[in-house]
Amino acid sequence: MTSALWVIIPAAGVGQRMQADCPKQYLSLAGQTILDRTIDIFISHPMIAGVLVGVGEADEYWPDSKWYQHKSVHSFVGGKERSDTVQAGLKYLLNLTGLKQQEVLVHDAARPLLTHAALDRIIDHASDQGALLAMPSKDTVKRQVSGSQVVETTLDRNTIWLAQTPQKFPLQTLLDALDKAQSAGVVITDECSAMEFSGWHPDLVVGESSNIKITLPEDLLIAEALFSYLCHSNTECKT
Ligand SMILES: Nc1ccn([C@@H]2O[C@H](COP(=O)(O)OP(=O)(O)OP(=O)(O)O)[C@@H](O)[C@H]2O)c(=O)n1
Ligand SMILES: C[C@](O)(CO)[C@H](O)COP(=O)(O)O
Repeated sequence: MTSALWVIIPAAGVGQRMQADCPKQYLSLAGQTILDRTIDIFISHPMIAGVLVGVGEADEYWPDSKWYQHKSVHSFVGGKERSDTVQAGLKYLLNLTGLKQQEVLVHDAARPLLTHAALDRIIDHASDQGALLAMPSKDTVKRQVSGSQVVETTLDRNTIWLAQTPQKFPLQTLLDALDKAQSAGVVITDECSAMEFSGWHPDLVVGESSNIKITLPEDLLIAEALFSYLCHSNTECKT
């Protein structure tokens, strides 16, 4: 039987590409902040032991969150890059529980439309190598010639997956992998890439096309539409 898991939510980014007046995780999505909606997904799931939120050092918005003083929600100060925030969260959790190889979930604050059905899939998926939600590519994917915007080749899309979160790994293994990748100067955009650098082959678990990462201004409009679609098409709706 799977035991309850902690989730780390990196929310220390500034959301530069969103070009908003505040960090994008504090923008409103159907009447609540993106971050509050994301935390809600986990707090309302029976297999979640607690939530660790990585916030920016000078974050003035977090104290206004409805989850700020919730007993199962802890916050810690994030770092310069997303991977620094995740590392800080892993160290905080290790300090809190002392359990080196407990499995831990990492989920972007900027993905507030994850459903419990998809969360169940990653929680229930057993693998020694870790696992992540991801979507098989629907599009034909081109690789450019390095340094110039011309096509080098077409990749076989049957082998291409687009990474999402949550991603799930044993705590100390992920911490070691992040340390190793950082020491080598490798750019780490998700936990899986750090694990890959250490030679692991995590499992791909089918995610959801609605589990988008809100990155650009138009993504907020798309997220509003998806939220309304999810509300009308199933019971997983928190208005
Ligand atoms: N130093 C950082 C950078 C990012 N994040 C978080 O990582 C997630 C995914 O990152 P992204 O969507 O790229 O957010 P930003 O880094 O804020 O966006 P941008 O690159 O446009 O500035 C977000 O929840 C973001 O808050 C973080 O915790 N710490
Ligand atoms: C972790 C992630 O959301 C998987 O798609 C993504 O890699 C985050 O990347 P970003 O560079 O922080 O946008």
